[in-house]
Amino acid sequence: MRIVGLTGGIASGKSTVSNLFKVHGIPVVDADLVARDVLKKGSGGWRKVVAAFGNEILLDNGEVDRAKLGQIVFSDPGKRQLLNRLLAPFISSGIFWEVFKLWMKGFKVIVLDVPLLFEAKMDGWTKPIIVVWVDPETQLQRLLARDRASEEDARNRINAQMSLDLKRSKADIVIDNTGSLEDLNEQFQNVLFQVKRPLTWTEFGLSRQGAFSVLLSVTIGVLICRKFYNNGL
Ligand SMILES: CC(C)(COP(=O)(O)OP(=O)(O)OC[C@H]1O[C@@H](n2cnc3c(N)ncnc32)[C@H](O)[C@@H]1O)[C@@H](O)C(=O)NCCC(=O)NCCS
Ligand SMILES: Nc1ncnc2c1ncn2[C@@H]1O[C@H](COP(=O)(O)OP(=O)(O)OP(=O)(O)O)[C@@H](O)[C@H]1O
Repeated sequence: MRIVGLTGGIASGKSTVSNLFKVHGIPVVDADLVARDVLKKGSGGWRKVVAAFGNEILLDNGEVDRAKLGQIVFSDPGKRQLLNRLLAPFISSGIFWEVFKLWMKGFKVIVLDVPLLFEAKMDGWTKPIIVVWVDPETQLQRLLARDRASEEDARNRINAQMSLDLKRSKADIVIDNTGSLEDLNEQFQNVLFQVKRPLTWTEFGLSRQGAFSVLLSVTIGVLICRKFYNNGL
C-alpha cells in the first residue's frame, strides 16, 4: 500500500487538493476530522482535555467550544503543547484505524491529509510527501476570508505551525497554490501521475493483495515441501 502524505500550512489548500484526490477515486484520511472525533463529548480525548482545561471550555450541551479552545491554545504555546500532548495518542490511533479500514477494503494508494505531519513526526509513515505551499500574504488573505477571523487570530494560527518554507524543503513533491484554481488543477494532473505510478515491491507487500499473495505462496510452499517430505519417507 502506498500512503501518500499531504500537508502544508493552515489555509494553504490541503482540503482543496484532498477533494481533487477524492474526485479521482483516491481515498483520503483527514486528520482534522479524526481530531474532531476524538474531542466529541464523552470520548477519551474529551475527558482528558476537560480535566486539563476545565469546564470553562464547554458549551451548554457539554461539547467542547472549539472557538474558545482555539483562542486559548493558539495564543499560548504552552497550552497548545499540552493539548497536542493530550490528543496525540487518540489522533494517531484514529488515523491508524482509518488506514486499516482502507487497507481491508483493498485500496492500494491512499492519502493522509495531516496538517501537522512534520510537527507530529508522522512523516516517516508516508511516501511521497506532498506539501501544498502558498505565499505568506495569500495564505493570510485566504485564512481571513474563509474563517472571518481577526488578523491577530489568523497570524497566531499561522505562527503555531512550522514555517511553510521549512515544510517545502522537506517535501518530495511541492504544489505551489499561490495562483488560481486552474493553476492548481494543472499542477495536480502531474502530481496524480506520480502518485498513481506502479507500486514498488515494498508497497505491494504492504497492500492487502500483497499480504495475501505472500500468505498464499508460503502456504503452497509448505504444502509442496510436506508432500515431498512425506513421499520421501
Ligand atoms: C484547537 C481546536 C479545538 C480548534 O478547532 P477549530 O475548529 O477552530 O479548528 P480546526 O480543528 O478546524 O483546525 C483548523 C486548522 O488549524 C490548524 N491546527 C489545528 N490544531 C493545531 C495545533 N494543535 N497546532 C497547530 N495548528 C493546528 C490545522 O492547520 C487545522 O487544519 C482544534 O484545532 C484542535 O482540537 N486541535 C488539536 C488537535 C490537532 O492537533 N489537530 C490537527 C490534526 S493533525
Ligand atoms: N487556488 C486557489 N485560489 C483561490 N482560493 C483558493 C485556492 N485554493 C484554496 N482556496 C481557498 O482558500 C481557503 C483555504 O483552502 P483549504 O480549506 O483547502 O485549506 P486547508 O489547507 O485545508 O486549511 P486548514 O489547514 O485550515 O484545514 C478555502 O476557502 C479555499 O476555497
